[in-house]
Amino acid sequence: MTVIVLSGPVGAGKSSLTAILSKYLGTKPFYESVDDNPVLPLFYKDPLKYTYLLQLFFLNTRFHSIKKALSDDNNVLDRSIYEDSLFFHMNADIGRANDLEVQTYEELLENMMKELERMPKRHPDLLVHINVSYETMIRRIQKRGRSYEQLSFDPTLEDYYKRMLRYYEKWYDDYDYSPKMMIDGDHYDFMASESDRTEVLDQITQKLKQVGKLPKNWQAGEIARKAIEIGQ
Ligand SMILES: Nc1ncnc2c1ncn2[C@@H]1O[C@H](COP(=O)(O)OP(=O)(O)OP(=O)(O)O)[C@@H](O)[C@H]1O
Repeated sequence: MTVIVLSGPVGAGKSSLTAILSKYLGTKPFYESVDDNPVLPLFYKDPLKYTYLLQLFFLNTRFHSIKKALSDDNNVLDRSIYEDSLFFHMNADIGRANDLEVQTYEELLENMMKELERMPKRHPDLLVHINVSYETMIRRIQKRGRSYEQLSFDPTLEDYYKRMLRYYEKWYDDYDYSPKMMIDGDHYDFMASESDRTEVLDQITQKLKQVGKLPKNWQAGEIARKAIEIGQ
């Protein structure tokens, strides 16, 4: 059983790469709840009021999917639980959560992580991080077009997104729950370009081989070729 998690800031392309990679490897994709998330639009409208609720919502849904993924078959998850704390602390640092909320969140997360220790598999086998610059991030956010994520909706989002990129740099450096690798999301457009897609999938396959986690029986056959041709 091989569990891969994707990581990266808003708009990095995690969901797209999850779709492509899971098709390529013939494994199951797990997506976080975004477009059907009832709290997300409320949060962007009034972050001060909804930060805590949103973070609890994400933590809860993530916990559900992780429990499934870690006891199931081969899987690819489009975001790791380890990033939830990044989002929470980033928002707390700009005054959107009080000390008691921070403490309660920390305790809840610790409790959940202890539960996960009991799973057949405790951590993912590989973290694939998509690194993007601010310019790429904004371009993709615009292209995707969720209204509440646009700078035109709230100009202070520029600072928020730039801060997020800084937090992610440290977060990735510190991450040590599993082997990890970084994809250059500025250089490779795995959504639009077939050759970029081939290159990125090749990099991931090499890394999986290196850590001895390429799913058993997988070979670069017809299914894998189709995933490259079609994309997500
Ligand atoms: N704890 C959290 N975990 C995930 N997303 C969060 C969290 N807190 C806030 N968000 C918000 O949820 C939304 C979804 O995140 P994101 O855009 O990274 O997901 P995605 O659509 O899967 O991304 P990608 O473009 O990389 O596929 C963003 O607007 C983000 O700001």
